Amino acid sequence: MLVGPDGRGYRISAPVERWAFYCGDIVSFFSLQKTNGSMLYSLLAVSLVSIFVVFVTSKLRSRNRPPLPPGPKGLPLIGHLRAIASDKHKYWYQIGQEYGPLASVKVGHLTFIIINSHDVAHDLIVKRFANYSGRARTPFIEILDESKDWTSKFILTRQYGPEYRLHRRMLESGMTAAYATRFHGLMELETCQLLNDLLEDKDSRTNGMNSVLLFKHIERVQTSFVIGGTYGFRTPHRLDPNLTTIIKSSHDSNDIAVSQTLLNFFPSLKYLPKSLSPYYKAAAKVREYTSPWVHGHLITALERPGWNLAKQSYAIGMKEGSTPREVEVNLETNVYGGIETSPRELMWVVVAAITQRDVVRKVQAQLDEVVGPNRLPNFVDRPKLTYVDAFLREVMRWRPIMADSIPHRVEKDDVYNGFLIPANALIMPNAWGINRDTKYFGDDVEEFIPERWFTNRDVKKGTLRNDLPTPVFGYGRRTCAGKRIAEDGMYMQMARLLWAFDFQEVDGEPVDPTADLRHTFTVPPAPFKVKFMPRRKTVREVVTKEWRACETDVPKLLGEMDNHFFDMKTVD
Ligand code: HEM
Repeated sequence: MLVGPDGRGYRISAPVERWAFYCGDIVSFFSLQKTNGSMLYSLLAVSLVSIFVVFVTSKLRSRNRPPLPPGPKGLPLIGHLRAIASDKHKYWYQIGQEYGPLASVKVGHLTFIIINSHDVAHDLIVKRFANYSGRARTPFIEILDESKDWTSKFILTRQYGPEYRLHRRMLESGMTAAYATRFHGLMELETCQLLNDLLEDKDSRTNGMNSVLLFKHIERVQTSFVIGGTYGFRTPHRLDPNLTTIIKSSHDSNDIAVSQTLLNFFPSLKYLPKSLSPYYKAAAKVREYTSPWVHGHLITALERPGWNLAKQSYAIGMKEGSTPREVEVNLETNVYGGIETSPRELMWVVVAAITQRDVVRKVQAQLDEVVGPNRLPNFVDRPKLTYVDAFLREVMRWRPIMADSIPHRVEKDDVYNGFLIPANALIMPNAWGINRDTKYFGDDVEEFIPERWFTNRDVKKGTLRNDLPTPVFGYGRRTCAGKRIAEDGMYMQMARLLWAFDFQEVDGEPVDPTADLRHTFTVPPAPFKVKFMPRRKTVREVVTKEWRACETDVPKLLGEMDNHFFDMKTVD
């Protein structure tokens, strides 16, 4: 029994709810088959009856229920397709301005609950986590990881429950604050190489570097330290086959999974005969080059000396009833999580470094004061480089790479502030909108002001604020498992890039900080060009000296294995 805005109790029939949820699917499934003659007529009849049933049940249902949160109406059955366009994060923000911080839209048979306020996201996803931590069903990932309906093994798409919690802990235990520091040596090594590689590209000082090439440099850095910490080896060259295969697997799995809109909306398409199914063919193609490394890197990681995340995950998994295959897939998703996100956010850091000149001067002044000209910044300097961290946080607020976050699925009907949040609705804590929540960030939300991350906006006397929302990493139990690794890695890359270079526009090719381009879950900047100008004559000398002195032995950088994690328990 739920309580509606009028204070009355409402009963909701779960079987009717579920039936209506799948009816749209049945309709589309039949309408997509290649048919002829009388078969076609029977299917048309089934479709029409189903449409009618959906219509009547939804009318009956809505009579006895509290209302959905307000929102724009769409076409009958199809719903409001504008709400899933590539710039949806901006459109959802507009919806928030018009309908309030909790809004809803229908697309096909799915209900999207759009949240543009930190308080609402916190009330629902954090406080009521047990009901708000499911995931949308992703049939393509089920095909890819060879799992049954609703039982994907990818951590990102696993349904919430004891198995999810175990697999989450297998990763998280090695990426918490205590363990994330094990990645620091690798981060320092890879960013030192980054500076060296950029300095060797003389053309980037005269004609500028295309952001596509810059992205490949940064992606190498990120991939190398994520797989370094995970499996215990590094990938120093952009064309290293280990690196290119992992990056290709990551891009392809994401691209294909996200582009299967039809399959995701109508999961019954999963049951097309395998020989005819484009989905099975696409999945088999990706698996062909993905499975060998996913399996092989785990095996070699277990044999390597010292600590690595794979060993730790495997030890916990084997002790608590997981299987080697599940451990492999769990690690694979984590690697993808690390590759697909931070490098793209760093491209926004570069756009900010080009377009926010006055702010960059303040970052560089602090770097010069704390670090000076004769060495590179490192992790030990971080407590004093507060403006560097504030700059990074402001980039993630201003241009969040996960602009609309990853949807959470509601398990059971719920009511919030008098509005129905129906079972199976997809909850969207819209990072773009929450980052513009004036209650937390003030009225100047469109401006780039790192000072807002200090108490009283005072860089000298204030301290860095940890009480402001960071929705780019999501909410609740499913918040980004690699947040700490992401923040540390981006800090190191950003601090060193800004210590070494002035980022300049190429003549006649201005960089537009509002130009973006959706890429699956992420919204990186549109392509641009940038010149890297060393800030001093001695930059080259310092980088070469530090680069030569770098420790490159990965097990040494990661440290010894310890047994502390065996004592940790899954938290409910
Ligand atoms: C700028 C960098 C990053 C951003 C913005 C980001 C953002 C996100 C978001 C929004 C989610 C979904 C949260 C939710 O559902 O509430 C997520 C999940 C996840 N992220 Fe990240 N991420 C980043 C970097 C990383 C890194 C470096 C790793 C690992 C090395 C990682 C691993 C994961 C994993 C494993 C999940 C799945 C969590 C789950 O469903 O339980 N992420 N991330």
